[in-house]
Amino acid sequence: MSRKASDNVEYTLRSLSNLMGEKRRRQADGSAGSGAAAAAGERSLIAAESCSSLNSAASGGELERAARRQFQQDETPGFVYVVSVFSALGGFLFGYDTGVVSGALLLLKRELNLDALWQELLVSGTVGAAALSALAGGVLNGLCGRRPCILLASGLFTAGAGVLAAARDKETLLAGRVVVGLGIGVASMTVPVYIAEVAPPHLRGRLVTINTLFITGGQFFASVVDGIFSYLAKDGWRYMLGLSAVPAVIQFLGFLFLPESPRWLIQKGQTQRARRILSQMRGNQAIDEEYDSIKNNIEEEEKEVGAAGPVICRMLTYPPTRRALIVGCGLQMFQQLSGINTVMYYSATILQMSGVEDDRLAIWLAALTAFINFIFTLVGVWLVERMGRRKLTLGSLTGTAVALIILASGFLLSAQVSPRITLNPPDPSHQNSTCTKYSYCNGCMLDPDCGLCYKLNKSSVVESSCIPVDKDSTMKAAWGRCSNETVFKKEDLFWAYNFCPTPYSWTALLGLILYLIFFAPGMGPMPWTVNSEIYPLWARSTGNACSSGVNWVFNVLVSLTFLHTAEYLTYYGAFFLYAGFAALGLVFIYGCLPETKGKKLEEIESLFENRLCTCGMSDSDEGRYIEYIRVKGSNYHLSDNDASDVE
Ligand SMILES: O[C@H]1[C@H](O)[C@@H](O)[C@H](O)[C@@H](O)[C@H]1O
Repeated sequence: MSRKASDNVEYTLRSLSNLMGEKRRRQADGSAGSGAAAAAGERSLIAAESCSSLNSAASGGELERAARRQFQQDETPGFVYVVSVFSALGGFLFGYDTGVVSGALLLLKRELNLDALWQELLVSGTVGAAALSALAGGVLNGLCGRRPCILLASGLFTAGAGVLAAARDKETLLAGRVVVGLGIGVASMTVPVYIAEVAPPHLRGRLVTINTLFITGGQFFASVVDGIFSYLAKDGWRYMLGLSAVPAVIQFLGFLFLPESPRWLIQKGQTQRARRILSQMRGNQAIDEEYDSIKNNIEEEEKEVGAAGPVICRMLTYPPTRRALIVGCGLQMFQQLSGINTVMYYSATILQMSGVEDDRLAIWLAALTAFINFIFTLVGVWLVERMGRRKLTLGSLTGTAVALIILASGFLLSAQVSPRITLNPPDPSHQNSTCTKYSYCNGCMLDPDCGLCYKLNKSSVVESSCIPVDKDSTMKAAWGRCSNETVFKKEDLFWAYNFCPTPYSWTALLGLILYLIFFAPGMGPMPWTVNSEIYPLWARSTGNACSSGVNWVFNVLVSLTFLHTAEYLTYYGAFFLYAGFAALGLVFIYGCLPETKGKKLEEIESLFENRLCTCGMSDSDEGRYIEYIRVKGSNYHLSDNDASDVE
């Protein structure tokens, strides 16, 4: 142990599971014949450690608690928070740029005459570019470091915002959206890794989760901006799309002065710089131990895995990293397969089903949905270091699955009482439309070309007809009684596009709210947080690139297939399907996700030493207890990886 020597008394915190891990390794190294002796040795060691723990608890409990408090206060200088917040601006831009487009499209499609294909291109162009650049970001991160990647992402965000705000035609808009997407992809894989690498272990989960808080904050802010600028019929979209340049420039300027990740620097042999940055991040804590542990780990890894061949091949042939990759990608896949982005995207429809007639009100209520997502991500930030990643993810996904079942039941009940279509007025232009073939509102609502025009008698639907929707605005019919908004509202007529008036809408609304309450604290942030910590340093960039790529690919898949899924399976079928995926996700997470709370990044690899479906049970926090051992040194100091400290 190379910690600076000093003469006062120091206590070291050591987890029993670490000691056992060390001994297990030693045991495995020894011959089979010495197994019994080793086991006996281990039993006596455990007993001795338990006793020493009890003794120290009895004699110095208060002292140790004070030491721990003092340690944790000392350990976290404000600089770590500043660095984390500046990086998390990348998350904010990710949320803002993916969220703002729905409101901008409402205005754009009128001003630039965009057809459905172009609208689709402007949305998916960004997400597709994000998927590609997340994958490429792995190589960049490994070669150039985290800081240049964050600078690159904020540069791309700024350039994209400029192009979008100044665009004169749809082609330029698409180019701007692709540039922004490239920024999102790089930011989404780099920021969590960077924060995890600069954070002290006891705060790592919380600080990385702040990045997801910023994502949902960006989505909320985007929905408010959409609401405000939707009143500005001309050029409102320029402000919506261009505003993201402000946080992007702030992040760029900030990162000109912020440091590189010390772990990446050590890996590249820039040890002096790494030490300097590490001591800036750790305040008055001695950093020798952390520094040595990172350095030893890198050397050990190189010995164990070798340094030849592409990282992804080495990851796939080395069982612990292969398992970590499956867990990381699986988490990201199940996050998207639980349907978060369709639930968010269709929240306005769900709210309209619940009787919100006014379009502007629906826009503002959609902002409320984004706000619930944001606030409950904050609950996640609070819970992650209390409950740990595993319990939080399992609890969150269970609630999400139940909420999806309630949401689907709301749509099912509504479909069962779907109003009959009673009128079939002839099309004045004599064009054949599919809308006349539906006998119930349910079929009419699932056809993207049609909407229901009806009157209400008390609460029952009367005089209903299924009519083609206006090509420029889904707020009115293409012809007939519901084709002029101001006129039909005066005549007590209603127009329902994408939904049916139903007495069971409250069930869907309840499902929506419960969904966000459960999803946001766990399934929203944990896939990002866990991925930032489960890979060893040599595999971290590549692991995060792959898992972020999986997140974006499934994001596109789920959003692009939602309408078709709803057409074939109906809305309730689609949400039951997502509930099924969530249930599968639960089994996967229960079996495969180990607890990483409080562990050093360098220790986490050992959690994946067991067979994949047993990783979830290995070395979790349950049954693990903390022990203080008296060692030489200066202050009360936490240390957990060097047996030479023990007196
Ligand atoms: O973690 C985030 C968050 O939950 C967002 O709300 C969602 O839009 C993203 O797809 C997801 O990756």
